[in-house]
Amino acid sequence: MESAKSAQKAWAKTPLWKRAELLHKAAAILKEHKAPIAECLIKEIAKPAKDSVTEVVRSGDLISYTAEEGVRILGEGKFLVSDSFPGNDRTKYCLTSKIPLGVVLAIPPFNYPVNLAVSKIGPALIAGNSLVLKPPTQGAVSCLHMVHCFHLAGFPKGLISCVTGKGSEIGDFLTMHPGVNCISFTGGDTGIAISKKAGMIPLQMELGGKDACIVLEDADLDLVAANIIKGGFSYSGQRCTAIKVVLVMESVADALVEKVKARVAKLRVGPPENDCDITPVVTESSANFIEGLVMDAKEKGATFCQQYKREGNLIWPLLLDNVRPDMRIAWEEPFGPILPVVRINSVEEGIHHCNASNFGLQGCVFTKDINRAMLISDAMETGTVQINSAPARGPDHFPFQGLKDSGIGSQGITNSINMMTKVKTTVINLPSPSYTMG
Ligand SMILES: NC(=O)C1=CN([C@@H]2O[C@H](COP(=O)(O)OP(=O)(O)OC[C@H]3O[C@@H](n4cnc5c(N)ncnc54)[C@H](OP(=O)(O)O)[C@@H]3O)[C@@H](O)[C@H]2O)C=CC1
Ligand SMILES: O=C(O)[C@H](O)COP(=O)(O)O
Repeated sequence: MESAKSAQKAWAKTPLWKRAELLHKAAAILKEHKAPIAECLIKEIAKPAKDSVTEVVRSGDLISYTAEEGVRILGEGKFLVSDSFPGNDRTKYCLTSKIPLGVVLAIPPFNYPVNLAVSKIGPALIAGNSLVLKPPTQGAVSCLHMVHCFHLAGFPKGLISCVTGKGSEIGDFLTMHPGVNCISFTGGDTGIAISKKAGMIPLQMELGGKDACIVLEDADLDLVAANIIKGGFSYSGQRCTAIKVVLVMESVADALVEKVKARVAKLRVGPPENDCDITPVVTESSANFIEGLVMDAKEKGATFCQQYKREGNLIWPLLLDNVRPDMRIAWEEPFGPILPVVRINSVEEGIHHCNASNFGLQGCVFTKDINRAMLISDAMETGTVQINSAPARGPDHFPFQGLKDSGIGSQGITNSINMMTKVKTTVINLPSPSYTMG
């Protein structure tokens, strides 16, 4: 923390273009090393091979975009004159600029250890902050290699530190440390606890979700089925933005379930090295939790579209039809390859289910009627609504935010840069009013 603090003081005096230059360098080095870092992701978090490479490449692009966006956003300030407010002459010139916060503590989750780390590191650095990264325990080795790329690029010593250790053991020390000036966290309910313990510092929290997919009668069901597979089952459902409940109009439910079933049957289940679609979930306790949700749904009478199958941490994809509100799976986030289908009789019923959740991350609606889609989007209490596509955080420059228990603040490159700065103003007071003449 001490070296982060002193390194930051010098870094804040480094010209913006130089900060951007180093970020571009780090991005290039990261991309050059995509193969070994992806290899770590495969081994540490069982992410399918192709997705692991994509995560690293996407992260390099994110860093470069942050450098470009940062020089523009931070290169501009504001100039205000006093006579725009009633009762004032033009005797005051107000200059505003964005200045760094100090030391940013970044805590990403296991599912995108590299990408969700750089989405915090890039904005923090371009804005003149130093950074302490607490990587997820599963994903820590990938993060160490990623941070090494920043060091190879030539960032000053002490500016970026990576502190490994279990969150349950070192988390409080870091999040309650008086030297921390901002926390950017992505993960589960832990974020709610952190926000209660942290001091009076800016917080960026991206937490869990129960993203609903509302399907209307006029939807293109092949498009919906393809998006349900991509949205519900990619990385075995271990994405905050995964579709976690399908709310489909009864009149098209049979047809949709048949189409999704046919596609589930084609998913390849197995090791990440073979680039299988469904790979083992991250821990045994996650697999046990998922199984608990499945057993609860079984006892309460959900229709199993496939047989439930588990070998260790590997759980076969499962679509549960006729899920009712009394089942845990209707509300809880499995973070696994299990997808519930709730049949609805009106759009209002679907919106009500979506809004009754304590989460409000993203949602999606499928219909050919754009006017209806807009009304539904406005009624859904979520940070983002996707029309005719599955929820997604990317592209990484889009704003990304959750309502209710899904978070505080907004991410995305531009919003993160702004969030990791504060406004400083200098007011020039003139002895008499002065108006610039043309
Ligand atoms: N909204 C979003 O953008 C996203 C949300 N998520 C959500 O995250 C959850 C799954 O991710 P998961 O990694 O298991 O989430 P966790 O909340 O368990 O962990 C997230 C990070 O917090 C750390 N941590 C754990 N305990 C503490 C503590 N007391 N103080 C400080 N840090 C701590 C973890 O470290 P360690 O690994 O050592 O425990 C990890 O680095 C899901 O609920 C998912 O929806 C996931 C991705 C994106
Ligand atoms: O943590 C997550 O699940 C990610 O933020 C999701 O990112 P994606 O929607 O771009 O895959």
